[in-house]
Amino acid sequence: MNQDQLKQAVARAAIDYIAPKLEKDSILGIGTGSTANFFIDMLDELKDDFAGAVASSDASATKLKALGIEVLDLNEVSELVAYIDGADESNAQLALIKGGGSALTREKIVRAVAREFVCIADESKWVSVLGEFPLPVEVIPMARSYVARELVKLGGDPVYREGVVTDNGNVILDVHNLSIVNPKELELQINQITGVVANGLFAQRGADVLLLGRSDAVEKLYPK
Ligand SMILES: O=C(CO)[C@H](O)[C@H](O)COP(=O)(O)O
Repeated sequence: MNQDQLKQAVARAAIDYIAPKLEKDSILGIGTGSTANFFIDMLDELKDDFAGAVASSDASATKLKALGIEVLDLNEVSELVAYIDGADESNAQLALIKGGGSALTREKIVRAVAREFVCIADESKWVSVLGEFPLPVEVIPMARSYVARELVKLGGDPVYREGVVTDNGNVILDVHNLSIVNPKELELQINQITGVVANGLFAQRGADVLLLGRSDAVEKLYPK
C-alpha cells in the first residue's frame, strides 16, 4: 500500500470508530491536512447521523460545507463528541507533533474542547522520540526574531516558514534539531516565550486513541 492508501485506510477506520458514538445532536471537531481530507470525504456517508462540525481551518470548513455539513462557530458549542485529525509525529504515549499544515493553534483549541481526540496517521508518523519533524511554533509577527532567539536557547534551530500566514494572521517558525525527550515540559517552556501563540507539541493533552495505518492492518493504539 502506498501512503495515500494508508491514509484512506485510517480514515475508513475512523469512520467505523466514530459512527456508533454519534447522536443526532453531536458536534464533531474536524482537523486539517491530507489524512483529515480523506476522513472528510468519507464523512459524507454519516452526515445525517450528527448535527454539525467545527473545523480547525478555513480549508476544512470549506470542504465540510461543500458536503452539506453544517459548520459551527466553536463559541456556539459547549462540547465536541470527538476531534478527528492527523499528525506529523506520534510517540508511544500518543504525544504528537502537529502543525505541518499551519493549523496548530486552532487544532489545539478544538482538541481542548473535544471529549476524545482520535488521531489518524500512517506508519511513517510513528517515532520513538519526537523531533525529527521540525516543531511548528505559531508566533505574533512582530515577535518573530525575539522568539527565534529564545528557541535557540532551548537548543533548537528555528526556520521562518516563508510566505505562510496562518488563518489567525500570524507566522510560523519550524524548529529543527530538537530531540524531544520530555515533550510535556518543552510544550510548557515554549508556551512561556512572549509572542508565542501556540506550539505544535500536543503532549499535555495528546491523542486518546491513535489509528495507525500499517501495510497489513490499521492498529488501534492507546497511550502507554
Ligand atoms: O497538523 C496538521 C495540520 O496543521 C496535520 O494534521 C499534519 O500536518 C498531518 O498532515 P497530513 O495528514 O497531510 O500528513
